Amino acid sequence: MTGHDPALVAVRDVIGSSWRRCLETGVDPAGREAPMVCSDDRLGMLRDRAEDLRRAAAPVMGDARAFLAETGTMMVLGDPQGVVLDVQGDTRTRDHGEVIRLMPGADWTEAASGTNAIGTALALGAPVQIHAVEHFCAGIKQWTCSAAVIHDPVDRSPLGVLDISGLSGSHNAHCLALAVTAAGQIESRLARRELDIRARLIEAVLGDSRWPMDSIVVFDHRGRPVRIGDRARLLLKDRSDGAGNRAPVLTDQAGNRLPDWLRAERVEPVFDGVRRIGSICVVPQGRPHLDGTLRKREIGAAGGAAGTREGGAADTDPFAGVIGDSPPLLKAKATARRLAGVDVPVLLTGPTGTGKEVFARAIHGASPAARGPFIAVNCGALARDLLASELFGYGEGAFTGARRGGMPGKFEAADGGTLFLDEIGEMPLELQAHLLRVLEQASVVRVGEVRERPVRVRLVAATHRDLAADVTAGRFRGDLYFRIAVTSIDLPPLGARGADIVRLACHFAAAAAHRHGLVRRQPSDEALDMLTRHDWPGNVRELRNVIEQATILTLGDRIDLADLPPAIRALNGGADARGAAVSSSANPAEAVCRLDQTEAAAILTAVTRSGWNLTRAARRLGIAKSTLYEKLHRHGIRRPRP
Ligand SMILES: Nc1ncnc2c1ncn2[C@@H]1O[C@H](COP(=O)(O)OP(=O)(O)OP(=O)(O)O)[C@@H](O)[C@H]1O
Repeated sequence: MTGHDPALVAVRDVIGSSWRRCLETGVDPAGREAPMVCSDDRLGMLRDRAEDLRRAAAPVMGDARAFLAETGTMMVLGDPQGVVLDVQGDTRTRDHGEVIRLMPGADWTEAASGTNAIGTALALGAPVQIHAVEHFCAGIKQWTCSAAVIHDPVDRSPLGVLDISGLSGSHNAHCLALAVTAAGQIESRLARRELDIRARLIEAVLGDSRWPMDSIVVFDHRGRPVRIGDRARLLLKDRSDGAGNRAPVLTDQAGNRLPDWLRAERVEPVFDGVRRIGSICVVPQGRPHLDGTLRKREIGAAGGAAGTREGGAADTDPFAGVIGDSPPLLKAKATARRLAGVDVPVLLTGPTGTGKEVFARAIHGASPAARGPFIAVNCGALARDLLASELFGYGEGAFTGARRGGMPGKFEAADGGTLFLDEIGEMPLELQAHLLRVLEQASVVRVGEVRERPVRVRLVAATHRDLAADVTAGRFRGDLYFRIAVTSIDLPPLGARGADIVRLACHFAAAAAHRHGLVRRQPSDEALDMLTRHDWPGNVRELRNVIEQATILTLGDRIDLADLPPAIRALNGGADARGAAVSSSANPAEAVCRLDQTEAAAILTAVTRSGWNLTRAARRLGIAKSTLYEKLHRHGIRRPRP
């Protein structure tokens, strides 16, 4: 069989079309090896450019070492242009590979080296195995190769290619499956890293008050828009070049096509340490054509600058603090945004700690009542009588000990804003009747009075109970249920939110460091992996607590597996937790490390409790103030910013 005469042989379609492409591009069928296209400098440059890819691939390629040695195969990582960046495998196999230049710096595109797994997988954008004589060039027909393309987790563009090659006799039928699995593992590692970087980018942007959220476009480290403020969106919509409301990709090459407001001088890089994690562009004031909605908003925002924050009138996206992009959370956010603008009660359902109050606040912030107060009441926390007067207030002489002149309740306090009734399922039946009346008549009657006081209150309620079942069982009034539950939003448990666990963990790590004045420490890949596998019965609250505790206790520059509570590490088949228990007594280095952590926690508690009065904190700890200074420095504990 020869590669250069496709008409004479019966080959798989995929091979036939590849051979045709080779013939069209004039590949020499007698070729013996791939061309080397890189000097050392150029290879270094290509490797730098593919730094993220190589970093994600290295552990995966390392893990495959035993399989490769056993099967006499080698693993090859190529860039999206088919140039080999790295190889893994035993010396003998790699020596064989060098004969055909299956080595760093060689070009394995179809156009350069004929039909082969690397070039053909890139041409097809799909995994492929090329067996022996299916190769186009004579010199490679002793080999069998399997390759899969590695895609960018965000836009699925090809980032590279993972190939497993061996002399045909040794090549194993499982190689294609392994190539696909390894490429998938590299993609997952890239996805996790991408999420981590994006979380840090958004965190950096949100934490910087110089940037008006309405007027910015945030680009990721590859120049892709991550977040577009409303004003910027309007401007994009306004463009006549049909770009719609999508922000352009910010690349050097795209320079000429970028709109005026996106010129280089308007783009500010965002760094995390020394690494550039993205860019931000502030849309110039007054430039875009504004429609009525935006004008109204701007006027509101200007008025709000002098007003109080308590009203929750935010000039940022009220949902920005609701972290998570998983499909169920996005769905909940979309419904919440829609309902925020309509004056109807909203019922938030979901297990404890899923963010019902976070959503309630965001709904308030995005509602026309945003400038009014947000008042929260937990209906499960108060006895029946207290709850009645707490909610509806009481008149003078309503009961023994009642205040002169009476007291307004939370309904009156929330007038013009939002009342958040948490655990509404715990509300006694007779109070439910009272609540329904207030909702229907938009007026409240204080306990012990007959006078009606008009109130304009937006009600957001929450429960972890199955209210429909409670209605059936007679524990909850059907009329109230139908009044509040038609517009309900179900918040998924954390375990159903996939990659949100990573986003939330990074967010909480940054927030905890900020709150305690500590150096920012992000969870390591291993820690994130473990967090992702935990089932989180306490949902987001539990995750927040775990990360906050780890942030305070860790001494390294990352939150590592060892910093996570044993209950979470126990997930790792129990081995990790058992290891931790054993090592705490058996491994002196680790024991010292834990002692250190305990000391850091004690110091942090003392300085926090003494309101950062170091003389008092030192006294509390029974150490000299100079020793306290030294220890604060050593543990990297800094006073929180006000
Ligand atoms: N999507 C989210 N993004 C950021 N923080 C969140 C999110 N969801 C929850 N949290 C945080 O988790 C903690 C618990 O959230 P929240 O109190 O809103 O939950 P809940 O469902 O109202 O709980 P419960 O039913 O016990 O009252 C809070 O610290 C909150 O800030």
